[in-house]
Amino acid sequence: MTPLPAAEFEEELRAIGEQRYHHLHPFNERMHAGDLTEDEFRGWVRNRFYYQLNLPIKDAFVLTKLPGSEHRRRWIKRITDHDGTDGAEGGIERWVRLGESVGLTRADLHDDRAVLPGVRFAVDAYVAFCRDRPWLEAVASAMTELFAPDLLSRRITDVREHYPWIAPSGLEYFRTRLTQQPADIEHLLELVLTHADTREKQLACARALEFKCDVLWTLLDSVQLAFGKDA
Ligand SMILES: O=C(O)c1cc(C(=O)O)c2c(n1)C(=O)C(=O)c1cc(C(=O)O)[nH]c1-2
Repeated sequence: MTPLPAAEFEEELRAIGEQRYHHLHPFNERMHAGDLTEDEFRGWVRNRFYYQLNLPIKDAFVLTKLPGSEHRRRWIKRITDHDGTDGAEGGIERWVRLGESVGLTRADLHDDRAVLPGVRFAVDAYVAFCRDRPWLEAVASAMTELFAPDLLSRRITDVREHYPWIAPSGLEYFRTRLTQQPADIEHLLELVLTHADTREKQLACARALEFKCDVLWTLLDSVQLAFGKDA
């Protein structure tokens, strides 16, 4: 089938984010409204850590499948952004600092038994998707990042305003992501818009993005269920 022109395909992908990205999740809306208890905030930070730990792992699976060294050279940054390098701290370490700023120790964060079952299922499904599916779909599933910068900017402002008990230094993870994300987004768009050269491939990319929105949504569902005020 003839593919949509790139601009229309991009619109189709962006529409998925507008309808299904986790910025719309009730738990997230409550975070921005200043409505989360300390326990709920900690529960989110604790469980999101499992997602953070798995990002470089899924990116390593994708790396093995990318077409050529030029793309691998650009993609490998995603791994070091999270794992760090000899000289520079990575996102996982910055997330530990976020954890510490909400009262969690490094040991709490790394305690595997504390990961909620729904969070584990969702994150493991994301890693398996990136390991098992064609690289184009695995790359498309990361395109939730297109919608992250707006959310992260709002998160920094609203968390500072509504949760004064969290030290501002804890939010460094999100500030750093705002500087890292533009290059990632550019690469994701370039790969997906160029290589989805049939309508079938475009639809597979759209489904991959929907799947990933469901991963993020399920994470918040699980946290809400376990730590929500009414839990
Ligand atoms: O805090 C967020 O709302 C949020 C969302 C997402 C996302 O949309 O998947 C990512 C991140 N943060 C993030 O920090 C990050 O490094 C990241 C990598 C990826 C990915 O799928 O490769 N998503 C995200």
